[in-house]
Amino acid sequence: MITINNLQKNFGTTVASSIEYFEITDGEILGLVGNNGAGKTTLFRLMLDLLKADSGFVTIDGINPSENEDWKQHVGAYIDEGFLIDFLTPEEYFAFLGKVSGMTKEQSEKRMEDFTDFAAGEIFGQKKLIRNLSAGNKQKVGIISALYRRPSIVILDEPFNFLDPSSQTLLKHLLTDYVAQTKATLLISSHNLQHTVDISTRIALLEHGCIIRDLDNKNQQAIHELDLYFGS
Ligand SMILES: Nc1ncnc2c1ncn2[C@@H]1O[C@H](COP(=O)(O)OP(=O)(O)OP(=O)(O)O)[C@@H](O)[C@H]1O
Repeated sequence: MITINNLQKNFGTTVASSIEYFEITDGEILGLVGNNGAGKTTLFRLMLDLLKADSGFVTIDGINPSENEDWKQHVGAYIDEGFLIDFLTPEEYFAFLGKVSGMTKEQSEKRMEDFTDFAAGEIFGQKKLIRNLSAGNKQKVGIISALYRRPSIVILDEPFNFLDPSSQTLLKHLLTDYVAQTKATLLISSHNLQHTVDISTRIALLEHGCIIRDLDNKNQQAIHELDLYFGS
């Protein structure tokens, strides 16, 4: 379970995060939506201990990520290109991830096969460094890297960005299949309301760093409230 407790992060006079209490239970697919600058990325960065809160804290399975490194064993995340080792090829990068998480070479190669469809023949076997991949293919490498070690918590910031329409559809299947198989908790942010509604069980709407709506989306019913809010 993830909890957010009196979390506050300001940049000068900008309130980037201000959340009194929020709980994300195991197995939920939480979609985070909100206009530009609403605080989605900031919240993920605070959760992953990439930013220091002004006050308050997050817990991941009871651990405050800023106090202990153990949570890194079961959390996979992709926020931006800074998560990649871009002077490696995708195969080298995934082999590295497999190695540091204790997989054998064979297990790691087998894991890569799980992502063949999503990679669409453009990531594996290309002999290209990650830095030379297109924006969409880099994004795919980042998403695969977040899922690679089969973590029980996955955090993806705007995963649909840069992906072509068929890859966006494949990604929705990849993520929902992953959660169905592993019972993982998945947190995604997105500006694509339809994709978010299609896969999320719950949707949090952010405005000026605050969660202003907490929407049950088990039957995709959140779309009506989101359409009203975003005026679409
Ligand atoms: N390092 C920083 N320095 C100053 N201001 C920042 C910094 N990081 C974020 N902010 C500000 O905090 C607010 C929240 O930004 P954040 O990137 O979390 O929003 P977002 O919801 O992810 O936006 P978008 O949808 O545009 O990606 C914005 O006003 C942003 O300008």
